[in-house]
Amino acid sequence: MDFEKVKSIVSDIKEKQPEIDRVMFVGCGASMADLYPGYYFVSHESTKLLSSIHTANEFNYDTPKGVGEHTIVITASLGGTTPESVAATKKARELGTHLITLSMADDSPIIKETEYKVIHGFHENYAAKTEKMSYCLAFAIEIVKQFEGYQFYDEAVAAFQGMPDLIENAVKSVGPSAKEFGEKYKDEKKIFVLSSGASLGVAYSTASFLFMEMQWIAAPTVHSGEYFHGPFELTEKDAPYLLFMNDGSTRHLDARALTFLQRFDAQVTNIDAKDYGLNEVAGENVIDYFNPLIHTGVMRVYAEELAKARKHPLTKRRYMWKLTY
Ligand SMILES: N[C@@H]1[C@@H](O)[C@H](O)[C@@H](COP(=O)(O)O)O[C@@H]1O
Repeated sequence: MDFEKVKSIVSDIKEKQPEIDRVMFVGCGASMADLYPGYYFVSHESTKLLSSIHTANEFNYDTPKGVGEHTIVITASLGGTTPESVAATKKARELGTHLITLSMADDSPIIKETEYKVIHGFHENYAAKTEKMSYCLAFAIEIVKQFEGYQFYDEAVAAFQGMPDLIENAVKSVGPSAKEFGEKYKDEKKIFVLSSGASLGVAYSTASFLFMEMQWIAAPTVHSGEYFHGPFELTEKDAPYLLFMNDGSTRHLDARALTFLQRFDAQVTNIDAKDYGLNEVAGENVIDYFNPLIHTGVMRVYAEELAKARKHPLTKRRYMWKLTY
């Protein structure tokens, strides 16, 4: 990730408009989920900036009031062609916002509509699959730092530096447990996916894209804190769950859900950020925001093993790429 580019884009915006009052995150599907940690950062660390996240067509058809010259909008699209996200980018530009777009595809329709383009990696390795998310988080941190100050900025920058190696080392070690996951869950018709804090987006994206879209397995997303307020009634022996356990402020929420699941002998797989040494690269003041990166990297290997065990490639679709909708 090119942190200098992040800094210079945010400085450029600040020079043009020192009075920013909101930051909006807009995308579809996995790209929207990748924006979640950035949104979560601003909403938790800023005392001045309003922060919101939207699926692109909500932004298009029910545009929040007050979006304009005092707004920074970050849009994202991996392939750069998702029509709703392209339209949202165009709309954000027309509304006079300061517009940053993250995409893997230079020269794509979404990149043509934007003001500040950021091209990220994806296919190179597992760490690269978290680059879009990293950029978004880096922009969120830089925006808060430049517009109001962020006490733990250096700690956050140091954490970014350590993440790619941490992810690559983690994926090297997860093979056996990912295989076991694939074998155990291969005949399941549904899997409940839990997390909290900045990793809620990872739970959502695992459930909606890796499981529902790519494996055709029904997968409700449950916030660990919300689990006790309804969803826990479905907990029973051998019911399949996947938990992304955070290291940081919301660990208590995840641990409480895990204890209850174990009490009733549910089948739980726990992808725990602590098992991969997240705290060795991310200090205690910033660790909350880096959980999604390690969870995403590790989950990819789990998804690949599930796909192998089910003989259902992650690229298999019924409608996408086949029908007009
Ligand atoms: N079915 C796909 C999703 O898998 C993808 O997450 C979404 C966003 O794609 P992109 O990030 O390229 O905009 O588009 C489609 O709806």
